[in-house]
Amino acid sequence: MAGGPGSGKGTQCEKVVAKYGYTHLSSGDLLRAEVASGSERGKQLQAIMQKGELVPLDTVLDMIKDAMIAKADVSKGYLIDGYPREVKQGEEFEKKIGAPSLLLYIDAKSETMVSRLMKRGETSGRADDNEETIKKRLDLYYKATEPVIAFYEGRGIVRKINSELAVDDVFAEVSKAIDALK
Ligand SMILES: Nc1ccn([C@@H]2O[C@H](COP(=O)(O)OP(=O)(O)OP(=O)(O)O)[C@@H](O)[C@H]2O)c(=O)n1
Ligand SMILES: Nc1nc2c(ncn2[C@@H]2O[C@H](COP(=O)(O)OP(=O)(O)O)[C@@H](O)[C@H]2O)c(=O)[nH]1
Ligand SMILES: [Mg+2]
Repeated sequence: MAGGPGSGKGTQCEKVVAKYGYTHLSSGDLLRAEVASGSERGKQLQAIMQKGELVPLDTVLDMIKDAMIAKADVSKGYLIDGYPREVKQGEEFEKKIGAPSLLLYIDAKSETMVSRLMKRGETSGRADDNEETIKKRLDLYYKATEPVIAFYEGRGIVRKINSELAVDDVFAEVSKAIDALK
């Protein structure tokens, strides 16, 4: 699942997991767990994330791979949230893990994303939910991550979902896209 910061990926992923039972892997959550562990690596990650920059490709890919392997024998399929963030990440993922069968592109206007993130920041406690970092995350999203969508469009696996709607209406569209896989 791809989409800008605050577009609603986390919200939709939770609903997909509840309905379809896929294994949810959020690269952002994996990174935040490493930060929370207080490890040396976590401290370096924290500094990068606070600036709204991207963590080195191999670090994120290794974390995703380990998390996938840990669930391999019980998983009905994987739902990967917030990855790849740049075309190179997508290419490396395919080399080391495999090709995805669907890219759900959760699309919201930048003003919508900013206002959702500012609101989330009131309670999330996330170091990157502040005005300055949100702006950087959005810029980087348009520069590095949107090209990822074009890359997968070339493969015909992108389903674009309008996430300006209410959560349940967005989810109805997400469900249709997943059901069409079967
Ligand atoms: N593949 C990834 C995923 C995340 N990050 C880092 O982790 C931060 C938070 O990622 P994530 O939780 O996915 O955040 P967003 O998509 O920006 O927002 P959200 O939680 O709102 O999805 C990013 O800004 C970035 O610094 C990264 O470098 N590489
Ligand atoms: N109105 C509205 N708000 C939403 C929707 N999806 C998410 N939100 C809110 O927007 C914020 C960001 O959502 P989140 O799922 O964390 O987005 P992510 O950054 O893409 O993972 C949260 O505070 C959600 O409650 C939606 O479809 N409609
Ligand atoms: Mg999220």
